[in-house]
Amino acid sequence: MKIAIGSDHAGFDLKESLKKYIESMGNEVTDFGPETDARTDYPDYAHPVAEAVQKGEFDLAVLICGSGNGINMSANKHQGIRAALCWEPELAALARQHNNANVLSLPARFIEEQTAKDCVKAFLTNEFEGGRHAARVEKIAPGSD
Ligand SMILES: O=C[C@H](O)[C@H](O)[C@H](O)COP(=O)(O)O
Repeated sequence: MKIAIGSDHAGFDLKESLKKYIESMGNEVTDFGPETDARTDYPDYAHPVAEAVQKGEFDLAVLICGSGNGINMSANKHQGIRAALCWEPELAALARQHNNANVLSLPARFIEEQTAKDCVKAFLTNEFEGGRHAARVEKIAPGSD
């Protein structure tokens, strides 16, 4: 799969680690930055990632900031983006299975590295189940897909 990844300064170290992990799973990863852990603003990275997913350039994306909230809120401003803030693997799996989430948001300051990897694995290896969930997802933002 083609995966986009981005963060702010608080998520930089985890981004670097997850980038390698996602590649090791056989995916192609595009890093939208930042390139260092210098202080920066999460919307500057969330919006380009969300726009690229929206355009269909990527299958899924991972965004990381300190709490996960800022980067998640920014991504969810975009039509067709369903970003899910997750901190344990079962949430990440459900975000795909029930909500057809296309962006995984992670809270770097509140999650262990291994748990973050487990969340990523769950997010990338689970599929939307459709069925009873399909009409509900359509009701989130009618006509946005
Ligand atoms: O939702 C926002 C994120 O948690 C940011 O990573 C956080 O606000 C950055 O805080 P600071 O500028 O104090 O490192």
